[in-house]
Amino acid sequence: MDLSALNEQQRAAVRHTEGPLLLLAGAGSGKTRVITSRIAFLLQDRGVPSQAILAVTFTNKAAREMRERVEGIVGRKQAKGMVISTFHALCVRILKEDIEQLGYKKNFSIYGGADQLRLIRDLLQEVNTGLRKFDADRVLWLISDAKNRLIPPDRFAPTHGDEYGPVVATIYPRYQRALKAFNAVDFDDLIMLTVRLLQDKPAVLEKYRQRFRYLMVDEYQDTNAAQYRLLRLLAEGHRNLCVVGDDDQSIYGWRGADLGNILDFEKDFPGTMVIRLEQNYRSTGNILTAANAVIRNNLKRKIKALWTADGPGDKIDYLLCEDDEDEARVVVERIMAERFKARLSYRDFAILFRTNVQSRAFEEQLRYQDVPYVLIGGQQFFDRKEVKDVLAYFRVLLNPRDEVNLLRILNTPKRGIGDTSADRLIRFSAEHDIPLWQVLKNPAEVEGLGDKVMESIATFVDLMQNFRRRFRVGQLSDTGRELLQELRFEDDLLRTAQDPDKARRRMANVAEVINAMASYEQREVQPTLEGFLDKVSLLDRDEPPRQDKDAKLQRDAVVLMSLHSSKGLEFPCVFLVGMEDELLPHKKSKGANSNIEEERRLCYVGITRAQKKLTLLGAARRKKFGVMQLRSPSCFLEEIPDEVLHSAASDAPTATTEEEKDQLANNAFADIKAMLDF
Ligand SMILES: Nc1ncnc2c1ncn2[C@@H]1O[C@H](COP(=O)(O)OP(=O)(O)OP(=O)(O)O)[C@@H](O)[C@H]1O
Ligand SMILES: [Mg+2]
Repeated sequence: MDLSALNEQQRAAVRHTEGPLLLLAGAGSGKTRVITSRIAFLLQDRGVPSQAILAVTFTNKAAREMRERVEGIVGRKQAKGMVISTFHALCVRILKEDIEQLGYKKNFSIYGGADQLRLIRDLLQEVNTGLRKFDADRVLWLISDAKNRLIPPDRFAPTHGDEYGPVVATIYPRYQRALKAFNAVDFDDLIMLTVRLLQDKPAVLEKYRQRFRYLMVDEYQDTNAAQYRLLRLLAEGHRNLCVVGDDDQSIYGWRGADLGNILDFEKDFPGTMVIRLEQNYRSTGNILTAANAVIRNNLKRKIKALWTADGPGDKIDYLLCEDDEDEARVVVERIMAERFKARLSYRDFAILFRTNVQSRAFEEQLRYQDVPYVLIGGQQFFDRKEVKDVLAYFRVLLNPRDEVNLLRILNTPKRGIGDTSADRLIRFSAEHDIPLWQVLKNPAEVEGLGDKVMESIATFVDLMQNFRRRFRVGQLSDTGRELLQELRFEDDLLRTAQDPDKARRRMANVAEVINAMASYEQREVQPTLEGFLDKVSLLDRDEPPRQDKDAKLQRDAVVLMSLHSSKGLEFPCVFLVGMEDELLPHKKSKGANSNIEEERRLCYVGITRAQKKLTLLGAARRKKFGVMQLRSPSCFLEEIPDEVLHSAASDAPTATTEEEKDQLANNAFADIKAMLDF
């Protein structure tokens, strides 16, 4: 095979086919390219049968791309039979063959979040009788965390973690038994059960060691304890394990990924050949200088410096925008201008953000300007449960006959109108052909409702009638905010979310609905609740049909995604937005369990996605719950040397106060009027 398209170190990595190999290299240095070339080399030059090759990577998209690249070199026929997949897909493959040895049947189901939660909730009912109520999400999260650490149900210590220790110690074994009774496994089981299978059944282990004789792992820095154990089991016989990663891009610490796995590889596999790649083929000099300068500030890392044979290229722009809407406007305007100027496609542009809520302003602006886009990962903003719940209130306030939404909010947030009561109400409404809302207004005739339930219904009806009035007279966003306060929406989110982070994200999403309302209010001459909901519905209707993440990338559209999902990808033009303190670095990274280094790695991942042009943006003010808050620039900006950075205020008119904004708008309106008069 012709290896001339590779540099010397890359070639060395490709040729070192026997024994452990650690390829530790920075972003864009061709790690993934080495893996694909190595597979082709094994097939073509070493005569290894394709069935003996196993490559594991982080996403389905990466796996597919890897396969295509190999096929491109050796042809489809020769590539057939090799296994290139994610950890989870690999485990499904193994379990489908051998799970019977663990007492499950081969046609097992795989449970995702909603099914898991339902099960946990049922099990919790027995425990949740006393004064203390336990939150199912949190219990599930702790079980998942235990599974990622390979702690089986019978070894979960009640003293583990916080006050939830004892309840998880009770629920976890029951949960696992129930899953087994349903012949089901959950996502974390896929890995944990495969490890158990390989550990407990030597014959099975031997079979896979014989079959997969060459193992390769991309994005190795993000493997967790269970995944690492799996790799070691598979590789320990022949030790033909090649792992490829970048400790500077380890960004899944919060999900149990263990940076120690990469830092200790040489210890775990004595005699490891270590190869470093330092030439970057992706980005221009200035982008690389910035990336190097930022990551240099992390203490816990293996020192490496990237260089490029490419010229310095454009400077990195940093734009300080007036607020989040200004930020979105500037980005979209730049995309439109740059696309023509540089003859690029929409898909050459990526907008990367730290938190998913940031996407809303960009989505709105892109739609407004008719620019096609795809939002990768995360649900579309208005599809998120908590957002739908809030909108459901607004919809029912507007139209009490909207029974789908009425049922959605009847017991959300929980107010003691359980499923049985809801069933009774629905049945009565159907039998007597009375709209559900009318039944709620007069529930006395419905049989079997307890006093407490009746009371809850009355309170709910009062609240709704009260707010219907208030929305007619009051300011939209203020009234919306008051409604959420009255409902104790925040308390409910805190109570029901899996972990504090999730709760915070949901709260931010809810706040974002109110923000959207506030900006609608500012734009509209006669803002009404109905007008707002219409706007939102129109957005919904234009939503691209749900497709899987990979199909989405193929269309010609601007790509919006979180920094986390951008790993391994590259784009000619990258906008890294929200370069603000408390956003990047995220505020949760401060304080007690500070993890500023993981935030810096995220920033590094973002910077190194850019090939030609990197633009950093931040806002001086950002709306939270419709109220403007002052923001300060990200500390990472200071780490980028001045010679590669070009800072400017955004070119949009800078109105500071709402009054000034009104003034500007009036001026513009006066101009148009003058034109028309003329
Ligand atoms: N020797 C080479 N000559 C020319 N181009 C190369 C070479 N090696 C890699 N490239 C190109 O550089 C870019 C980055 O390569 P690749 O995606 O393999 O890097 P990586 O190290 O996996 O990056 P990341 O850390 O972001 O996953 C790709 O476009 C790849 O085709
Ligand atoms: Mg890669």
